[in-house]
Amino acid sequence: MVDTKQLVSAMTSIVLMRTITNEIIPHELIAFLHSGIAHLFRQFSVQFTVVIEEFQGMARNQVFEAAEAYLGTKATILAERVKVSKSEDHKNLAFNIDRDEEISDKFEGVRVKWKLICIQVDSSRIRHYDNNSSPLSEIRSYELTFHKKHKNKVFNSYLPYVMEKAREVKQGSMEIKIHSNEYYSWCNEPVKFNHPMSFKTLAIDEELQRDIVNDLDNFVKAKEFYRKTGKAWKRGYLLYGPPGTGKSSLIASMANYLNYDIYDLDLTQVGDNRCLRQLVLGMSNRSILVIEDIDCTINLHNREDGEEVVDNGQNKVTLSGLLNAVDGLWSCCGEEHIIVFTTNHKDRLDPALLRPGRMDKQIHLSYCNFSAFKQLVINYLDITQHELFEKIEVLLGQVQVTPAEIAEVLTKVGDATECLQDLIKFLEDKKMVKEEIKNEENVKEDDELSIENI
Ligand SMILES: Nc1ncnc2c1ncn2[C@@H]1O[C@H](COP(=O)(O)OP(=O)(O)OP(=O)(O)O)[C@@H](O)[C@H]1O
Ligand SMILES: [Mg+2]
Repeated sequence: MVDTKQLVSAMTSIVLMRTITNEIIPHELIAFLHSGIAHLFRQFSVQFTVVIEEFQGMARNQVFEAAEAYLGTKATILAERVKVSKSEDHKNLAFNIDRDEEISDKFEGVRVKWKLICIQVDSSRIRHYDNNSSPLSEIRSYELTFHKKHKNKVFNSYLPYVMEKAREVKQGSMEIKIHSNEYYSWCNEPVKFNHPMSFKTLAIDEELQRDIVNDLDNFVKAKEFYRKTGKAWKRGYLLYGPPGTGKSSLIASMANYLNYDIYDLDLTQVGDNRCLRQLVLGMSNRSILVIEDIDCTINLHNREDGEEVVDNGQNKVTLSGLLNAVDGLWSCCGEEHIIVFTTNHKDRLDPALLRPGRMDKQIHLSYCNFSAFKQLVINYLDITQHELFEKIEVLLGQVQVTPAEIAEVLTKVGDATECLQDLIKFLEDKKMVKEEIKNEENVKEDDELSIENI
């Protein structure tokens, strides 16, 4: 057995040898020998490693950011140690692997390993800053290691897949913001969009809803299609219908479904066409530009003669300026833009605005039918069946009532039966008024006929 004295003396000799070697052999030679040995090992190794550094010059490396977001989704399941954080702009907690932690991933039969490397540095010597503008004290990078024979697959399929997944993660995790405009720019402080309306609570005809959701799904997935066909990746919707039928509610549902920011454009506040162009250019990707009540906010007729018609004495936005915003050349600068116009009077709009290709989809939101009514009852009364439904279904076929009107009746205090009885009374009153108006009209018509016949 080796006693402690012998061990201490052996260790002292090793340390002494290293010190002497370091002093006698120049640093450069040691570094050369190290890299030579490492090179020799690499020759025999079947592994290949990709280094993904956090910064590329001064800019953050997008592949690093994507890896971070992607690995965040795997970290809680695969890593033994995770870091957790949350910023104000994010809805949920964000997880990430910790330094030197390794996690494995599998893609189409290929096994890969990720490792986060952090190197401490003197923060006065590097010029990278974190989100709070504090100098960073470490340089981070990911190492992605896999078998050499999978190089092509990793570069051509796996890394693009990681980028795409990260995009989806980021898109779903950000808080939605609503932006409003001043003269020519969006207000600096967008407001957190807290509208609770979603396609689960929106009361519109079931089939119409399915159609809209499909349309949105196809739009989001169609990047390649738009690229191939040479079209800008944007889609225009015109929502029209009487007040209180859910046009604004549908916009909120769309934003919540896609997790897109809303840019709520008040045309009466826009200085002129140039300002409008600047506003459209100032929108971020994956966002919805909303122009509500397009027929009232500004008079947009007379495109040919003299272009613009002044609405409030100051407004200089013309119809052609607006059309350019919708599909002119510079409207293509962003990606994944949805443009929504709303109106209560589609017939008052200039046909140029409705030309095919301009508004890709026109959605008519109409009075409440039985399918929409059932959704409202789930929202407000938490029931799916009731003996009074039959009577209400018949009445809904006879009178025009908006979801907003029904929502108001169902919000009153009382149990489900009382609310539905109130609603029946409300619908019957409406029906009576309608019949009275019709009778009056008939009498008037008869009077006019009899005058004509005299
Ligand atoms: N389809 C709907 N589903 C659920 N709730 C609705 C629906 N339509 C209206 N409501 C209720 O009525 C309120 C007003 O509706 P909303 O603002 O969406 O109507 P609108 O069509 O935009 O009206 P306007 O033409 O006056 O702008 C909503 O806040 C919501 O409570
Ligand atoms: Mg509205």
